[in-house]
Amino acid sequence: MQTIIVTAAIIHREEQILIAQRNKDADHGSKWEFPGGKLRFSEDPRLGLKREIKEELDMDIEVGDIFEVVSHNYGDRHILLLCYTCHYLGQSPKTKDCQDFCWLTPEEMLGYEFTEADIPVVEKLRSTRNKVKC
Ligand SMILES: Nc1nc2c([nH]c(=O)n2[C@H]2C[C@H](O)[C@@H](COP(=O)(O)OP(=O)(O)OP(=O)(O)O)O2)c(=O)[nH]1
Repeated sequence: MQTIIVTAAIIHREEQILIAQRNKDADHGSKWEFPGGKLRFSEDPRLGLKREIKEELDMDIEVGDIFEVVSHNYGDRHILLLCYTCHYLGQSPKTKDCQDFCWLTPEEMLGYEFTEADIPVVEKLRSTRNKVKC
């Protein structure tokens, strides 16, 4: 089975975090996720994440420390999801390569259907929300 390295951004704007809805025709179509994407061969993860956020939301971000690493087996593929705490620089996101986006508190994320690999990340955000520095 193939292992894919994926980077994802936990972009903080005060109490809220930006999430994106995957395109309908993508794998895990219409599910919610932390924006990001596959790392290219030999690419630096932080630079890869900045590239993906520009492609997906037409936005620049500052990538900070690693927040969580998730190893998840989807059956046909294994993903290693590198989630970084990111800093919002004030630009409005656009739906360039996603269906929709929204800013939510970790509590509000419970009402959204995330990709399976993201569930422990949402849990960690909920349990650490008062400790995370933005
Ligand atoms: N970006 C992102 N992908 C995630 C998350 N959780 C999760 O399981 N994934 C999975 C879904 C996909 O199988 C894979 C990422 O692929 P992608 O399709 O978003 O990546 P990409 O933009 O580089 O894709 P491509 O169209 O260029 O091939 O990781 C997440 O929080 N963010």
